[in-house]
Amino acid sequence: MSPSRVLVLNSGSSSVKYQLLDMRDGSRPATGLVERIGERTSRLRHTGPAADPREQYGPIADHEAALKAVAEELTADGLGLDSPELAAIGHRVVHGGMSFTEPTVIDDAVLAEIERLIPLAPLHNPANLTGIRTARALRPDLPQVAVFDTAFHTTMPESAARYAIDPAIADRYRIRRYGFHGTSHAYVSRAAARLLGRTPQEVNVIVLHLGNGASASAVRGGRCVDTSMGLTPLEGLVMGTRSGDLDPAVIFHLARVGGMSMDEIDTLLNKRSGLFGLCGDNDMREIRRRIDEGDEAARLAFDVYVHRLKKYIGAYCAVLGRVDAVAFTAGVGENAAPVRAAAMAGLEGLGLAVDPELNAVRADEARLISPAGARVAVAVVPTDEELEIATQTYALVGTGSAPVGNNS
Ligand SMILES: Nc1ncnc2c1ncn2[C@@H]1O[C@H](COP(=O)(O)OP(=O)(O)O)[C@@H](O)[C@H]1O
Ligand SMILES: CC(=O)OP(=O)(O)O
Ligand SMILES: [Mg+2]
Repeated sequence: MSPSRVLVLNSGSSSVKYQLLDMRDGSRPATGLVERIGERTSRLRHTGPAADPREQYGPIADHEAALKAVAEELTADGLGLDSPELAAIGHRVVHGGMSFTEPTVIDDAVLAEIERLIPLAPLHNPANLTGIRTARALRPDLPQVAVFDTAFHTTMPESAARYAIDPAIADRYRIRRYGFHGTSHAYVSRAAARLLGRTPQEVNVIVLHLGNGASASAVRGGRCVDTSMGLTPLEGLVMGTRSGDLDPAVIFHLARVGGMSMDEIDTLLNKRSGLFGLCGDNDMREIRRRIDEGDEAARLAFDVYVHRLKKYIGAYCAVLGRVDAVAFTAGVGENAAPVRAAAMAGLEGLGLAVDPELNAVRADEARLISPAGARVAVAVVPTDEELEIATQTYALVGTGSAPVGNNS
């Protein structure tokens, strides 16, 4: 039988998530996560065929070391990269610019283009490249596929993708709104349509991907028409550590009056802002716990987060004209019922409401949380970026006919 397994690598700025998926039977023989790469307190958690996960603590210096540790864990379970059952490796690549609108088999030219895009995603693309290079060195003969966060958003009309600046300057520096988390927005918008018993072409969906990074998208008939992230993943919603939207003059002010360097401002807005900047915590669980204890800073952080979210929901109702579903997804969207309730509060005029009992249900499946008979369906739809990446990767190489990139 031809090989049927795909290893998916999702390298973030300080983490690597991985899953081994069998595309023939839908099983996931191994899944895992390396966190806090580059710190002394790194952690690797691997779940293989054995019931209990294995954990490893101690410093993992960089992404290369993390991927080698992942390869060793897989090998220990007899699922190593040398396995003949492996059909391909699928990589999440965050920034594909306008060059990549589809999943792409990686060769040297593709690698060079991902590298050229580093200035547009300095936290993410270098980690993605390390993942690709390390995997190629371990299995040079295996097809590797890049699945881009930006790809789903390349259908945005110019009116949504353009910033209102001189087009000559914008084009020279490739400045436009690209959008991210596209794999998740695509998967969740389709799953929301399925939940309604309709095809993606028949429905208009607002997807709210609320993880550590967070973004909203407006999807009309299966195609993205607007999204909240822009040139980089900094624009839009309030996130775990990113500010999201602010007046660009804040940056001039911090530089001119505050005497801060560009690098300092970059770090402030990307790593020390958002929920963390407002209250010192970026985890919604901790923020809810503090609110329950009467903590004012945590309350303010929550309120700012929800206010921004509401503004985007209202904006995307206007962009779409008719909305069939609003889908909450990712860590916060799937788990934080208070965020969903607060984001929908007072939006009855837009046909949006949440049933408190349905909202309180905890489940792993896609489910409706709007009251029976509501004009717009409100849903919780678990995302599965790894499955989507594996599916796209396998579709491209699973027949064995796709060219393997030249390896140098
Ligand atoms: N049970 C929960 N209740 C509230 N928030 C949660 C819960 N579980 C996870 N989260 C939130 O989800 C975030 C992580 O989301 P996730 O989608 O895994 O992010 P990423 O992929 O960006 O790392 C956490 O930082 C936390 O804020
Ligand atoms: C693009 C982006 O924000 O990704 P993440 O949520 O994984 O940080
Ligand atoms: Mg994520």
